[in-house]
Amino acid sequence: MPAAIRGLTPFLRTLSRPHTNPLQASFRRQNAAPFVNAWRSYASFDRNKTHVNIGTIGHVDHGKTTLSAAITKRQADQGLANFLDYGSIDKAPEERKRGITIATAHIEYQTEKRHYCHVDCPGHADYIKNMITGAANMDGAIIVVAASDGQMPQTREHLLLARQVGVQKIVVFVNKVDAIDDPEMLELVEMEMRELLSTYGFEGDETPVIMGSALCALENKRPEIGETKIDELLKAVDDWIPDPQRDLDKPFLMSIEDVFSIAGRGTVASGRVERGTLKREEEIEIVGKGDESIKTKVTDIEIFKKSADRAQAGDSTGLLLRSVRREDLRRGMIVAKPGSLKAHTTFMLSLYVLSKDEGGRHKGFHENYKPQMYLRTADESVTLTFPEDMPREERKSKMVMPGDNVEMVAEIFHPAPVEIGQRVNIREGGRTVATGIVTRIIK
Ligand SMILES: Nc1nc2c(ncn2[C@@H]2O[C@H](COP(=O)(O)OP(=O)(O)OP(=O)(O)O)[C@@H](O)[C@H]2O)c(=O)[nH]1
Ligand SMILES: [Mg+2]
Repeated sequence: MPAAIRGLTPFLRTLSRPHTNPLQASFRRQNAAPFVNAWRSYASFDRNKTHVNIGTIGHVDHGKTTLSAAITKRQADQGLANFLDYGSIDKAPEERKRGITIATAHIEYQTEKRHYCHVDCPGHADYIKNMITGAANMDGAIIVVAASDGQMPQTREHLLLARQVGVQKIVVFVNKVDAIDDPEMLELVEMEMRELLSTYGFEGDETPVIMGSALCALENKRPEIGETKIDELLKAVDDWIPDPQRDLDKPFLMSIEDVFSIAGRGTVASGRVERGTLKREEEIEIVGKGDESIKTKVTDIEIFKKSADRAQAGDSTGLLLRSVRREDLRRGMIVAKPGSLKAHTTFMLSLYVLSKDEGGRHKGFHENYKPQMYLRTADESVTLTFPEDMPREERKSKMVMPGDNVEMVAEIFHPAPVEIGQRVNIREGGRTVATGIVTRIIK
């Protein structure tokens, strides 16, 4: 546990900017424009294949972007993608100048079996935040490791972070095989990768490891290590990364990340659907932060830059809402099936309090501590106390220290939809002080 938490430090640090959750903020920047453009194109989103979110992670310069381009090339040959060359993935001027990925790029392609949204992540240590944003939505990942270097610091860090944000399955692509003459070297890289996967809780022995050259595939050279290996890789991705289990049958729920208006059409709320399914023209209820709820209809839905007839768990989507003013909506409100949400004020949390080295507090705190709590996309003032069964004397004197694991009762002023198993972040004065999980609802 401590090692895992230590590895999370860069991530947790990024959380400590006031009033922004980096995952959401950067998601927002990247995604607002496509929503607006979507309704201009009037294309419709086709859902006849299972949709899976994946992407490339791994150390800087190991070949993630080259591999991403090579995949689109190979799939384009079969009519399953539009070919994106290297320069249209790393397209920002600074990316081109420095020859590294900075922002994540979203790439769409298909196999015979599935439809993929692929996020090409940056490997450079300075852009870990963007990597986490990308990985947070992945159902599985391809970790790219250059045979010429073997595993490097961000190979390890990315694996750990992927684990922390909930990625369950990994496929390994050992790249730059064209530059290696010694087969023993390749065996060693594979063995070390399997060990590393096991260290971070992935199934190291069973994980598919494909060895090839993304550059050869991209440049139509040596097909036995080029395009053949891209086919093998995608086969492994199709087979090893399971169909994501989405909560499609539960009542619809989306926490609003951003709100904007589209001239002539109305107000759009965007976010990632947590569960359930929503059809166009369906009734919904918008519940938020103690305000009265708004009942309305969804008049249009946008996914992957196209208009869609439904949104479902796992989709990043924009919902066009009937007769709702932009000012009526705020980030943190929840769009849900009418009557499906129960709001609560008091619940038990199992907390990990960050140490000083992890960017947390330097000193401990007592009962009745009042920081901010981040729930889904909302933030609320919270009062933390010890569980009632703790003797009075002990409650008074007990101090929670940085680095502790502790059970505490959280009480918020405005009732909010809270559920067992939900993750929360606790922050104070612009820094993350604790992370936790809801273990019991009290009131
Ligand atoms: N020899 C060889 N070079 C490769 C191969 N794949 C990629 N490269 C080269 O490695 C360098 C880095 O490739 P990128 O695809 O930009 O690496 P990256 O992992 O996306 O890098 P960041 O996104 O900045 O972390 C480029 O010069 C590529 O041409 C390969 O299979 N063989
Ligand atoms: Mg790259």
